[in-house]
Order: sequence, then structure tokens, then C-alpha cells
Amino acid sequence: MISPSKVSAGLHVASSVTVVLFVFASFLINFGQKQKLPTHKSLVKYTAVGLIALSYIAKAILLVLHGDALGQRPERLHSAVLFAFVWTFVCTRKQLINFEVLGLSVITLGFSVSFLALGTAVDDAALLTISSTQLLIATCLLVDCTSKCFTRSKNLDETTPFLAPESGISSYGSQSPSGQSINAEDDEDFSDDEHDEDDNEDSNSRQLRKSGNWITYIKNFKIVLPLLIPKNDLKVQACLLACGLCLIGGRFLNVLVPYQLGVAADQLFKGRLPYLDLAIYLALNLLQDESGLGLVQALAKIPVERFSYRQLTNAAFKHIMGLEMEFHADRDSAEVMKAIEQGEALTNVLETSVLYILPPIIDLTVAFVLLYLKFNSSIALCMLIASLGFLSLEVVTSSWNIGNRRRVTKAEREQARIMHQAVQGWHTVSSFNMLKWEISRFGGAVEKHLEAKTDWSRRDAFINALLDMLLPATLFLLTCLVAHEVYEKRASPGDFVFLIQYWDNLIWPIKFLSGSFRYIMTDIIDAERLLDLLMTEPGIIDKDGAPEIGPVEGRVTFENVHFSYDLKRTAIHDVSISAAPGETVALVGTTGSGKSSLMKLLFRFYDVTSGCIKIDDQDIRDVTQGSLRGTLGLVPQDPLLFNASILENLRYAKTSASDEEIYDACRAAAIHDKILTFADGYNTKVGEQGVKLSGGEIQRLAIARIFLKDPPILILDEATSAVDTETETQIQSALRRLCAKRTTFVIAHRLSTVIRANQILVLDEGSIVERGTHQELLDMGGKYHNLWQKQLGGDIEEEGCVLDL
Ligand SMILES: Nc1ncnc2c1ncn2[C@@H]1O[C@H](COP(=O)(O)OP(=O)(O)OP(=O)(O)O)[C@@H](O)[C@H]1O
Repeated sequence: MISPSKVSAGLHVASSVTVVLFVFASFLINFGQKQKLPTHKSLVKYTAVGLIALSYIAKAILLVLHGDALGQRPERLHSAVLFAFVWTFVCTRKQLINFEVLGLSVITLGFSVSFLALGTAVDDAALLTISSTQLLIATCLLVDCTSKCFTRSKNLDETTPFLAPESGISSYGSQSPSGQSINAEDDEDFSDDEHDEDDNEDSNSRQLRKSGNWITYIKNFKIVLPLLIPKNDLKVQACLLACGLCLIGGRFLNVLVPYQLGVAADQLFKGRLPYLDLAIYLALNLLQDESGLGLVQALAKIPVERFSYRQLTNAAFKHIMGLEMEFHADRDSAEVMKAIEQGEALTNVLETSVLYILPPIIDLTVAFVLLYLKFNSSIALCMLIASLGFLSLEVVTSSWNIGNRRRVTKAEREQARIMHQAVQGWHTVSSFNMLKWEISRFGGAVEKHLEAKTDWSRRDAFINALLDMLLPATLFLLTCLVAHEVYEKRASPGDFVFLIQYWDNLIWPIKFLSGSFRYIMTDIIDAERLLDLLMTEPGIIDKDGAPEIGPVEGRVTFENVHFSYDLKRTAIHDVSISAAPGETVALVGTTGSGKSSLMKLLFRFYDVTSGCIKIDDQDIRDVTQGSLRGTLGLVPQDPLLFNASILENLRYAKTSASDEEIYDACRAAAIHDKILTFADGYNTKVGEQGVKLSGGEIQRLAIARIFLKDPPILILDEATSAVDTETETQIQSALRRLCAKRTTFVIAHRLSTVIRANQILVLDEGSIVERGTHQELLDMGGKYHNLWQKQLGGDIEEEGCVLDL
């Protein structure tokens, strides 16, 4: 049966641990807090807090007078000193933080009641008075703080939207107006980092960093968690289990190894040869090392790491490719690519959290219990306070280097961007003789990257040095305390050996925990950009349960369509078009009048601002984007070819196409014979973006692709602009065949190419200003007539170049 004194001692230790942990947690929550926590400056409350602090100081003095400090059970004194220290600290704050006072009142009240119930304070009238006073004041503070909490949450309910910018993010991808900047103070706080960032940096990223304290910040990362749960992968689940078992086994071995050495040492001090004990020590040591559990864990980790890397990288790629045209138009592709690569850091975050943060926490808990049971509460508390102090210092010092880390990440992306631009634009660079300039620009980016890295590494080294000083000091304190215990004959010399060896095992958890915190922060910063991209919700999404568009006849209608890219200008203004199946509609007009924008709307690269676009009477917003784009075929002005063979490039339009189908399509596009003259025929590599082919060849390959895709609706955007007169004549009949059975939109600058179109729409500043057939428009004598007159003076008089659509 456990004696009441032991229960009382245990309870006092528990109270000390609780208050120490509360202070640590409160520090973590408060550290880097950007939003003001509810505070109070009430004099009454200060007096109450001060009184509690004084009562604990008085209690500590009384206990010293009682001889507790010298006694074997100093738990009561420890508890009183710690409570006195914490309450005094709270009282010295400029403003009382509500949750801190509330938490401490709960702890004080809970333990005071328990102590009174156990009768630990009733043996002395003064102690009894002090405990009763504490109980009374803590109750008053508790009631007051709770009522303040309720008042505040009531106010919040009434005035704050559910998704207030408290989290920094109103809804991913779309910022609430208030979310743009949480408040002016925040902007100031982050100004150091801010000036580094690109002007066009997505405000998601800024909000991510401004999202209050670091716990709130890390919470933002929860969106990647569902990706990392191996629901259907038995192998990964088994490996995770193996890792878990290794972790548990490792915790036992951490204690067993030093314990066994202590046993061997005791045998030696007793004059016996401890060979057997040393052999057991060797076996345990081998099991603990990389040759034992370490090996199993390292092997089990491989599939887990592969799984998370695969999940994250694929998800990021899929997400980014699914984002709308506006996103891709705004972003630099090299930077986006780099961000996906930096996503590997997210895998590291997970690994660090599970493998390097959880085990040390368990180790520290075990160490506390063990040191308390083996020695006394002074040694256990000394270890706990030193460890938590070390971690707190780590949190503080890590924050000193966050700005530098961000600079490194940004410089890396910038370097990748410059390199990508120069390599991709080699042609332009060379033709403008800008090689030297590009080399010096790249060199500048490398220098900036190195500078940022040097700043980071230098500060990291100082932080390490500062932190490393603390650990030997803690060991010194612990060895002194244990040596005293051995001297007092309350512990054996083997226990001293145990402590020295155990410290070796304990120092790693502490170092890992602090190092992990720093590296997890580094990884998180590296992964920020990817997270920022993942948080960008696609602006154009399929409706829930949207059907496929199904077989299409080809009737296309634009009904009072309005559209603007940004709030400043309207790109399309009240456009209505009706194209019957098989009809050819030509869009003509000055450059920038909105012809391509209309076609982008048809592809649903953007959504109309008002009005609607229908295909066979189905609003294109009601069907899936995939099926919609499947029914549309585009021959663009500058077709993009991949750096692959001609055959592969053509098969992109229809992956199941046979070689014969591809040859037929090329014959129809009048490019087959030309391809056969190339050295490798259809297997000729076209080079980056088709640089090894002429503009006309690329355009004919693009036309061949559409023959292969065979869509019911066709868009020819200056499709023959790069084709010479002779070739144009060659593909004229093919294009006529292509257009005959499908609805076709032709964007043309050369009016001669569209004179046979069923309707010609003349666009000007986003509006249709004239419409009709070629003859009707000429008769009208308006804009079209003027354009025609101007072009008559040009090359269109040559009958041969007229594309007779
Ligand atoms: N992504 C975009 N963001 C903002 N504005 C844009 C964007 N794309 C086009 N614009 C603007 O919209 C207007 C219409 O452009 P659009 O490309 O539709 O003209 P166009 O008639 O096809 O021109 P062109 O004949 O030269 O190809 C232009 O003023 C252009 O600057």
C-alpha cells in the first residue's frame, strides 16, 4: 500500500512538472505571436496575482524554516519555489495575459484542493492559512478570467466572420479583402522579410507567414496531411509499424544500456568480475546501434519516404497543371518548377516530426520518471528544467535565422529562374549578343544565393555554439547532485556510472529535439512556396457531378458575353454570336480587339464575367472541362512542339493513333512528303519548341494534329500565317475538308483568307461592331470596308494566296 506521504510527494512533483510544462507551453504559444492576446491591466487583478506570488514565497520560506530543504523529501519546497517564481513572473508582466492567469489559477486551485484533501498542509496553522488564501484567490481569478473569456467569445461571435483572418487565410487561394494584410502592425513586423520578396509574390505566401504564432503557421500545413496517409498501401503501413516498433524498442534500450553498465560497475565495486554483465551490455549496445534496430528502421524508412515523396510530388504537379490560365500567365514557370522540387522538404518535415521529435519527447518523460525514482525530485526537476530551457532557447535562436533562410530559398528560386530563362531563350540571347550579360546576371544570382547561404550558415554556427554551452553545464549540475547522493550513501557508485552513460543517451534526445526544431523550421520555409501553390485553389473548376458534354453537333452560341481580365479594363463587351453546326465564323479586327480572348472563353480558360457560352444549348460551365476541351480543336498561331520525335509530337493529339492514321493526317496537312525527306523521317527530333523545323512546317504539323484529333468544333488562329503561298494552296483543300463538317472559328488578319466564311464578325475594343458576309460588309461601307480597301493595296490581290474557306 502506498503511504500518504508518498502520494503527497508524488503530487508535489506532479504540481512542479505541471507548472514547468505550462510555462513552456505558454512560451511556445506566445513566442512570435503577431496577434495580441487578450490582456488586462486591472489593478485588482494585479493585486490578486501579486498576493498569490507572495503567498508562495511565504510558503517557501516557512518550508525552509521547517527544514524541508535539508530533508529527504524536498518536493514541497520545489513546488512552492516554482509556483512562487512563475506567479511572480506573471505579476511582473506589463499586462496580464488572460489565458496565462486562467491556466495558472486552474493548476493552483487543482493542486491546492488536492493538498488540503490529503492533509499535507494542515499540520501547520501558518501553512493552512496560506493554502486557504491561495485557494480563495485562485478561485476568484478563475471566475474572473472565465467570465472574460466568455465575454470575448460572445463579442467575437457577433462581430467576427467564421473564417476571420485570425488564421491569416480566409479561404485558400482567394484572399478576403481583410486578409490582404492582417493589420498595419503585422506589415511592420514583417517588413524585414517583405522587402526581399517579389512585388508580384502571391499574398497567400505572405499571409502564411503572418498567420499569428508559429503554431497557427504550422497548422496551415495540415492540408498536405491527407496526402501522406497510406490508406491502401499495406507495405507502407507495415513499414510504418516497423518504424514505430523500432522507436519503442529504442526507448527501452536507451535506459537498459546505461542501467546494465551501472550494474557491471556495481559488481566491480563489490570486487567481482562483471564479465557476464559486460557481455549483456555489449549485446544491448549492438541492438541499440545502427547494426541493430537502427538498420531495421533505416530499411523500413525507405518505402515510407518513397511513398510520401511520390504522393507530394505527384499531387503538386497535378494541382499546378490543373490551375487555370491566369495562374500560369502570372507565374514564372521556372520558379514554379523549383517550388515543386522544394516540396521534398515537406517529406522531411514529416520524417523529422515522427522520427526525431516524438522519440525525444518520450525519452525525456522516461528520463524524468527514472531520475526521480532512482535519485530524487531535485535531480529529475533539474534535468527537466534544463531540457525545456534548452528547447526554449532553441526556439528563440531559430527565429533569429528565419529571415536568412527565407532569403536563401528565394535566392535559389531566382537563380533557377534566370538559368531557365537563359537556357530556354538561348536563341534570343545569342541573336542579341547578350551572352556576357546573361553570364553576369546568372553570376550575380549565384553570388546572392551564396551570400544568403553564408549569412545563414554563420548565424547557425553561432546559435549552435551558444546552445552547446548549456549541455555541459547541465551535466555538471547533475553529476554534482548525484555525487552528493552517492556521498550521502543514498546511491551507489554504479548509479553515478549509470548517470554518466545515461546522459550520453539523454543528450541526443535534447539535441535532436532542438536540432529538429531548427531543421523542421528550415524545411517548412523551403516548402512554403509549394504549400502556397497547393493553397491556391483553381479559379475554374467543374461543378459537382458535372456531366460530360457528350456527342456534339457543333452549335455554338455566345449570349451577351462580358469579360475582363482585371477590374480595370473590359476585354469583351456584350458579345453575342450564333454559329450553326458546320458554319464558318470569321473573327477579324485590329490587333488587341479581343479575338483570341473570345476563343479563350470558349475553351473555358477563363470564365465569362456575365452572359454565357453554349455548345448545343449546354452552358459550357455545366459540363466537365476535359470533355469540353475534347470537342474543340485549336490550330494556334505559334504551335508548341515538344522536344521529341515528329511521330511522338503528332501522337500527342491522339495517343491511340496508329502510324498509318498519323501518315494520313500528315498527307492531309501536306507535310507527309516533306517529313520523308528528313534524315530520320518521322523519328526526327524537332528540338526544343520545334526549333529544328521551319515555321510553316510547324504549322502544318499542328494542322495534322487536328486532323488526328478530329474535333467537331475547330478554331484556326492565324493558322496559315507562316505558310507560303504555294503551301497554302496545297493545304487549302485539306482545310476546306476539315472545316466542312465542323463548326469553325477563324481568326484572321488577312481578310482574303475568310471571304467565303458564313459570317464575318468585326471586333473593335472587345465589341462586335459589324457582322455579315463578305459582300454584305463591303456594301455596308464601314470598318470592314476600310480594312479591305487597305489590304487591297497589299499582297491579297494575288488570287493564289486566297484561302478559300
Ligand atoms: N492574360 C491577360 N491578362 C490581361 N490582359 C490580357 C491578357 N490577354 C490579353 N489581354 C488583353 O486583352 C485585350 C485583347 O487581347 P486579345 O489577345 O484577345 O486580342 P486579339 O484581338 O486576339 O489580338 P491579336 O490579333 O494581336 O492576337 C488586349 O488589350 C490584351 O492586352
